[in-house]
Amino acid sequence: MATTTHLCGIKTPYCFSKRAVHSQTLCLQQRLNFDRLTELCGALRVPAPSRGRGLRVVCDGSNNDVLVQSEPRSQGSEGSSNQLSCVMKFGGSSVASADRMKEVAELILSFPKENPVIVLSAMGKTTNKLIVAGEKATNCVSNVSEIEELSFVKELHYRTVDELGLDRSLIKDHLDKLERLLNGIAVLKELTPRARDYIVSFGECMSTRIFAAYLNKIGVKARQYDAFDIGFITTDDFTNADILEATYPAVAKRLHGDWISDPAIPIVTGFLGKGWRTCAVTTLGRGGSDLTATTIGKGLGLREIQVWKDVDGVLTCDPNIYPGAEPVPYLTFDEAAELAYFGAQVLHPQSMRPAREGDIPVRVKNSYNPDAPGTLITKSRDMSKAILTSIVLKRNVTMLDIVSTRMLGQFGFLAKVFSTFEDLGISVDVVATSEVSISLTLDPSKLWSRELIQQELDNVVEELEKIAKVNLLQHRSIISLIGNVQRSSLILEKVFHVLRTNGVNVQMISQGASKVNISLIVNDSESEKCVRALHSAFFEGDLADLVYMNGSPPNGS
Ligand SMILES: Nc1ncnc2c1ncn2[C@@H]1O[C@H](COP(=O)(O)OP(=O)(O)O)[C@@H](O)[C@H]1O
Ligand SMILES: N[C@@H](CC(=O)OP(=O)(O)O)C(=O)O
Repeated sequence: MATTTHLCGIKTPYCFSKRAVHSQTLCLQQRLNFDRLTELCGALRVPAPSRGRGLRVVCDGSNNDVLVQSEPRSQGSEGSSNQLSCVMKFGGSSVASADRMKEVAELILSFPKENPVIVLSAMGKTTNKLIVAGEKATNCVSNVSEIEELSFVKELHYRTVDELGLDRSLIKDHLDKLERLLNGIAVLKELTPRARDYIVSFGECMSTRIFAAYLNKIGVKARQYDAFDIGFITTDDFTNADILEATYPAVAKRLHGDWISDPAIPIVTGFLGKGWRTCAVTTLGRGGSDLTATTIGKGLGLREIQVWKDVDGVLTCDPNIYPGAEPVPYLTFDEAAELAYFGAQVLHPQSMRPAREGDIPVRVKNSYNPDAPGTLITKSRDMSKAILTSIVLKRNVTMLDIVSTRMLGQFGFLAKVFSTFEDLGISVDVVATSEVSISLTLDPSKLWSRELIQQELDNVVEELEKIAKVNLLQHRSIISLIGNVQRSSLILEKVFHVLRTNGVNVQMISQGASKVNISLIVNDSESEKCVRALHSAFFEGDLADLVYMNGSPPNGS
């Protein structure tokens, strides 16, 4: 007998089976309006099924209980048989070894009615190793074959190929070329961003070749694609390139065309593109395979984008800071984008843009625990009862306090300050202003090498000192509270209570225009403690009842 959860705050006579909703399957008695179902699932903090899955429920006439029962997938309930239906992206942790690749293959095959496009990252920590190998090559005195990271990458890939029963020739050319490239860098003693991107591209190029070959070996027709060869056109901002509009029709045409003429599961390299001027290989910023997946989803107008990770979805905070973080069942694109932008490693900062533009739902799932419902990200959700969704920490942020010397009016002052940042190509994250002063934080991702940091900061300060007194504060953290900013008074009341109790002084506070984010700036040294304290206050303490009033508490019924 399924347990039922009584809903509070929902005007309905229904009770709902939480376990049954998790199963997201069919039952053939009474149709429930999809929006109503979505609302009820929201109340239970479990993801609703996708529109079009025809989910039905049984009503118990005696007490109006509603029960959703399991039923096997029926023909045609998902993905039509002759169209590409969804994207499944698997991150480095999901394809870290031969065994993981086998499990991923099994996982894909457990959705026989789907015709997915598969996007893969490099195996495990390959990207990190390749970056270090490139850096070490610049200081290499003897042969690069002695670079430990290169040996690691070679050994990992050859071992994987062997364990999957594939031919080493599949990746030999890539590994030989990689070594020649590192030798070239050792001669030049310079690693340009362009060369760095080319080096790291070998990770995705090899993982996709191995995986496609494995699928073919087990009798599943698959075709490997390098993103830079199928229309992923980007800016030439090496290490952090942006996808250009021309990508969508080009990628759709190529993948769809090939699928129609000769159906085979497309296995596409994540993270990579081709610079539109240089025609060189570019990368989309760390974690950029998420963006590859959402770009393909939008380009092909697919039903759903799935990003498979090593966690049960987007969590209430970084599990490395607080292991008790809970999965967040629902997010809007705005919430997810804000969360990613402000540092939640789980999603690439730009990845929500194509999904939002194409209005394609994104599911964040755990490849190590596929039965967990994960997080469903959509255009809107019922925010009426939502308070706080997730807490995000961005460390090592630089903060500037800029006070006008009153040579300019307020209008001219703000304009001058922001044009200085534009001229120097520096992004600003969080801003708070008064009539004659501005406090702001600078985006650390734009300051990626140490020399550049100091030089750029010196330039900023020098420029701004022409019109203002400038105070530069380093080693700060941004704590972003993602949630319903319409309830900001309640959130702030609790936040300040928690921070005062913990003796933490907030140095700046800002409420985003997006209405989903309140940002606090604190010292780096206090930030993790703050996140833990806030997490326990919002998700485990008295307020948890309010935070969870949109549904049942995580472990209660
Ligand atoms: N709020 C959060 N929710 C979930 N995971 C988070 C969060 N913040 C940080 N993480 C970290 O992000 C990791 C998943 O992202 P990532 O490593 O990019 O996945 P993948 O490589 O599989 O695409 C998790 O293992 C977790 O440690
Ligand atoms: N391999 C790239 C791209 C990527 O998206 O990786 P992951 O999905 O493992 O975060 C990186 O490490 O940045």
